[in-house]
Amino acid sequence: MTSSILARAQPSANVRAPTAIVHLATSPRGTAQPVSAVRHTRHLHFARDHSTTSFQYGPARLRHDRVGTARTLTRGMSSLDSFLKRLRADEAPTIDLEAGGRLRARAKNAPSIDLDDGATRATSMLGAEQRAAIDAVLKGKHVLIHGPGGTGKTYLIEQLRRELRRCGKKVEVTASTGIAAVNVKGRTVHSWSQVLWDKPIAFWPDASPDDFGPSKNSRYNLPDVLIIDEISMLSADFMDKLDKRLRYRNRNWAPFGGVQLVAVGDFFQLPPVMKELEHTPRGIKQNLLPKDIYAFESAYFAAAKPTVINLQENYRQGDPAFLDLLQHIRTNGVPTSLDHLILLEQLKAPRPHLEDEDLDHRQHTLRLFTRNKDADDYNATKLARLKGNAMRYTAEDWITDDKRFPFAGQAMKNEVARMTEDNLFLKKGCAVMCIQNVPGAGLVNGLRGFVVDFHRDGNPIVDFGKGPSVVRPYVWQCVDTATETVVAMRSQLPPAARVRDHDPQGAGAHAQQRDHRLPQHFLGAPGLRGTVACPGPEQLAD
Ligand SMILES: Nc1ncnc2c1ncn2[C@@H]1O[C@H](COP(=O)(O)OP(=O)(O)OP(=O)(O)O)[C@@H](O)[C@H]1O
Repeated sequence: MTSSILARAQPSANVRAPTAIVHLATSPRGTAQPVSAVRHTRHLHFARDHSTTSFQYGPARLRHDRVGTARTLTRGMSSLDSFLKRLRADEAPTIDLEAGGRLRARAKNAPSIDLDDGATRATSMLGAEQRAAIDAVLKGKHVLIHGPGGTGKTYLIEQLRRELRRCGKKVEVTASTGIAAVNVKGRTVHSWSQVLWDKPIAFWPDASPDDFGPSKNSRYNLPDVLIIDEISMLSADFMDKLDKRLRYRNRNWAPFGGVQLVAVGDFFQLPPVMKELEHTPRGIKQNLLPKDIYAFESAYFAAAKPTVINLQENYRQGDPAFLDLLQHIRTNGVPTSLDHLILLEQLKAPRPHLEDEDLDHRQHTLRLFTRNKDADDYNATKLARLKGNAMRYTAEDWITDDKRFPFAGQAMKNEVARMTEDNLFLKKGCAVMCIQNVPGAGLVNGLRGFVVDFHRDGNPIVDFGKGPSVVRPYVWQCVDTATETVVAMRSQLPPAARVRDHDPQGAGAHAQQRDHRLPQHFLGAPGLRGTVACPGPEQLAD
């Protein structure tokens, strides 16, 4: 993938592409060099050991490249400091090593590295519905928090985590997909519970203890409260398995083993990913869909009798007419009011295609692909057509070597590395999308802009519609929520040339979408890929 981008972006550059997550030479403090100016060599050799889901690194050799930059692998406690020092000086975090090696990394001016980032607003700022949700959870009830996009569900999770901890409760924050898990600073519910998609669990109570026995996963300590975000993407079958697993682990036959469940999401958004049809050996199509699909159809979910809190106040969208129209469409309604019809007429205005290169690219539609490769190829072609050198921004990773967290490498791979680029290539004029809220920097998930220039420190200057500003690397973290330990970190720029995974849900596909093709054997919309590296016409090469 990377080599094809390089070949297209810089056909004449003598560059060897990196493989996987390898630390390549970048200029000091995580900035970048023009691709053509750097002769890359692999500094480190490592192999991924899939059986143990950890990374095994070979000898880290310190090498110097033509621009005199030295890089070594940052792995383990001793090298964490050097990882963090490489971040910008004004964002240099302070590290507290507590007894037992517990680690808290906090930045002076980089809220992104603070475990409590974005949640410093007082809970008094909560809306009435949000407050009601928190009250219900604090009363110890199973709760389903349901509401359309923008009603503050993710925000509420952060507040809930803080309130529950303040009350001395052990909280586990999970989500149904990797990207959603990163958004709520948790982990996937599959990886936490070890209830995997296709692993059948024998029916309790006939199951053997081995089916539910102590997990090899050291993180599997039962919490008082289990929060699951994006609940709509979990199937009824999964919820039943989770319920059985928790009952057995806790030796408690109450729903979910007595663990308080807080399910958060919107059943009008993405449904569970399921195989719909299968061809039998005789070529006959058989319907594989079970009778019960959604989490709320699970027998055990129903048995838990969750209190349903419906959030309606929208914090993301202020236009009442537009909100009303969205609400109609969301519930399959037919828009009939004059306001709706006027709005719909406006939406019918022809949208320029990306190929219409005489148009300003800011007017272009966002293009979504179902496969990463298609997005990569499209990006590479478009990037190659822009004049000038590409700048390469290589992610810097740190993974703990603390033996208590053998899953750290896997968590990094599944959660953070999937949504960020190992190597992000940018040129002047290329369009980008911000894939992360960056508190304090005015950047929000889904914001689209274009690169207007590069700062002298190498970082891109991006216009997100409010004038040019320098975009600095952001630090994503994988956090062991049970012990509040940062187990892995990645530093990379928050704008991405490619939006990965399913996530128009939350990653703000605000623009109109086209070429939105779905594989037929899936329900719903899994695996959408977007590409945003399209050229501005003024930047096109001859
Ligand atoms: N009580 C509040 N006061 C001020 N801003 C809020 C409040 N609640 C949420 N917000 C802001 O509203 C925006 C949308 O919130 P959030 O992303 O949590 O919504 P969501 O329901 O999770 O959306 P989606 O379903 O699309 O993921 C965010 O910018 C968030 O900071």
